[in-house]
Amino acid sequence: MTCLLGAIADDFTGATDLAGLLARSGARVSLRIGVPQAPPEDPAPFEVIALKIRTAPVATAKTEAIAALDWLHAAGAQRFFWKYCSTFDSTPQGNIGPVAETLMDRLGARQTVYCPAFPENGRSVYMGHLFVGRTLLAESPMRDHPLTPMRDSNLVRLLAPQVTGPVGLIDRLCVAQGSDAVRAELRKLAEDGVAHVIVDAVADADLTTIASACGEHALMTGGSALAMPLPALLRKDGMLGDTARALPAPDLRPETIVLSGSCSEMSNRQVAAYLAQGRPGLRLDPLILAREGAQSALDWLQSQDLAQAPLIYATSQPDAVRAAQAALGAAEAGEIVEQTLAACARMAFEMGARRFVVAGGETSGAVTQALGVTRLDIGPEIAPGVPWCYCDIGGHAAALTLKSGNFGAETFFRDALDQLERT
Ligand SMILES: Nc1ncnc2c1ncn2[C@@H]1O[C@H](COP(=O)(O)OP(=O)(O)O)[C@@H](O)[C@H]1O
Ligand SMILES: O=C(O)[C@@H](O)C(=O)COP(=O)(O)O
Repeated sequence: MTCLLGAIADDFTGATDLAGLLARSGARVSLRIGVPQAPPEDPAPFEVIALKIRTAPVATAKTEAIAALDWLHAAGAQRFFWKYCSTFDSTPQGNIGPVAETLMDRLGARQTVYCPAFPENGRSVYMGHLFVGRTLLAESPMRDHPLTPMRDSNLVRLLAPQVTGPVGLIDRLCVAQGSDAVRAELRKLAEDGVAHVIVDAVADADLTTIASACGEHALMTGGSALAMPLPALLRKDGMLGDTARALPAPDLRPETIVLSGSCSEMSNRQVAAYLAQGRPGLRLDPLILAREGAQSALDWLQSQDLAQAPLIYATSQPDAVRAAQAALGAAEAGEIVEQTLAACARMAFEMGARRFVVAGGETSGAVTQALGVTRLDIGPEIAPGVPWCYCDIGGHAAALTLKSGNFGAETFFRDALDQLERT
């Protein structure tokens, strides 16, 4: 089988989100952690490479994205997808725009679209403005994100400083007219030299319209939901068979660890709900970690019964995050927490944990890397955009779920454990 679509995700939760939505089609989806060392062998029709480049220096992000593109090309992909966050998480420098431009250069692509909409999770784009539910992005809790605070909701304005050349907009009025209208507008913009086009979408049907209109584009960029219509479109074109997907759940021991480094409003609620059930929990304080190191957290973990699925979390309210950042710097505070949670994951594995529930994109990157995971198979979805993933850790079957900070119901941690019991 050759690869039909090669996708590059800027973080690990985003990658499992994308892989999970593609897997809904029944097609085989393979998720690689980082660019594989070995050349492609028996590629899946949908290959997703997870990178940890959302907040990396621009040059690093570009280099890693190009390496991923080259691997996907070697796997046979002719079409590519650059996946970033449905809340357009980025800094004024990037990395959404710079990576898109680099990939376009490599592919000789004249134009690409940008659409982070994910209607099922309440993200919609209207007149170029990104909404989280009924709230504009910059008025949502994303304005307090520890690493990528989003203080503008206008995607044209957000993308403009990240790319060279003008940024265009195809608004909902055009999208509502169907894919021919969108295709015609894209052509018109291309003739005017507009290479970067934000496209509105408020419902899944809009995403199908956009994906159909971009059939000739070598590169599409967006949130996971924009890729969701692609398997059906490829099937319609006779390029993808009716592959039945039967992925048996591994037989896993009950030992579980729950790790949360996300400070989103939803993760705060999920942590509170889990603790309210009487589950054992340890709160990490970055200021204490900076002074004293991670040993006391590891000692606490060592004393736990992993069958009780204990929780270790740095999840905090915006005031506490600001205080830690003021004392340590935002990057340093984040790094200390990520490395501590990664060390806890490693120790939990050594204590017998084979089920890992992780909240937070950067956090998931650090934990997955610490566990030495290189490939994930996609299992059942716990919540929209959050599947269980199966993998091998040091020769042992294991299950991991990597939850985007904002995703999942308040009961997510419990939902995840229940879901695994049912499979
Ligand atoms: N109490 C805290 N103070 C400062 N930074 C924190 C704290 N807790 C977690 N962090 C950092 O905040 C970042 C959260 O990002 P991430 O894991 O991607 O979550 P999300 O999915 O919500 O974006 C991580 O780098 C994490 O280490
Ligand atoms: O698109 C999304 O919202 C997610 O797939 C995603 O990228 C989540 O990132 P984090 O919130 O940093 O986990």
